[in-house]
Amino acid sequence: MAEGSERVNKRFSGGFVDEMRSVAMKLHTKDQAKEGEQETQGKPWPKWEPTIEGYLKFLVDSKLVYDTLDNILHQAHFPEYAEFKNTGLERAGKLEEDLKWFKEQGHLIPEPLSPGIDYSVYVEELSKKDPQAFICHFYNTYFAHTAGGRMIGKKVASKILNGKELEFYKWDGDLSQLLQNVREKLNRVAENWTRDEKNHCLQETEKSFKFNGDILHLILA
Ligand code: HEM
Repeated sequence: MAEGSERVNKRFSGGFVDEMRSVAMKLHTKDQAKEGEQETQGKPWPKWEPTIEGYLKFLVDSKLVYDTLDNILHQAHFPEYAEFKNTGLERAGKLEEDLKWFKEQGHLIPEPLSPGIDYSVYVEELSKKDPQAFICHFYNTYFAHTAGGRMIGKKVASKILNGKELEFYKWDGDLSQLLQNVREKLNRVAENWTRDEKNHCLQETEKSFKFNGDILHLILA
């Protein structure tokens, strides 16, 4: 119990990120997370029955989205994006290694599908005109993967990969420190936002959930 609450407390930052997290947690279903408030529709996630084919679709679409996010941060249409380059949370390179491994095992790597393509097109467009909304997607996509994403990865690995831990779930360095550094940057960037801009950022969370949820559901395809 003490260990659990210590872990949860580490996810608080004392700034705007706490608001982002709180909105995100409420959008979880009750079976996904203790703080979730939504009713479960369809199968509760612990009962998911993944397939390798579906999981590969999920990994390919995730790679497309992480590549897109990285490109946006490097192009830095808005100066604040540059803050989030090379945070150590990047996932595209790790996913490339995993997909190479699957190929070596004789699996066919699929082309990206509409969940990943649609999300990439959406964030790319958004990033050029709406930094607050874009940063909401940056936060949710990267942080979700370190929380529920990791739990799902473990479950899938034990069900269909003989427990093999993919590179997607490994970070170079101490993950909680990497996350804390990014929280501090997010808090600093948001200090320059008006209350309306902050609310606008928070309102985008639902879209991030919808897009990321569609990509997660590929695991079952
Ligand atoms: C089956 C799907 C999902 C499950 C089982 C799940 C589970 C969880 C759990 C258990 C936590 C709390 C971790 C902790 O505080 O220790 C969490 C945090 C979080 N989740 Fe999810 N989640 C899912 C989907 C999503 C989606 C689709 C998004 C949006 C993109 C999302 C965004 C987040 C965020 C932003 C956090 C906070 C992370 C942090 O505080 O560092 N989750 N999730």
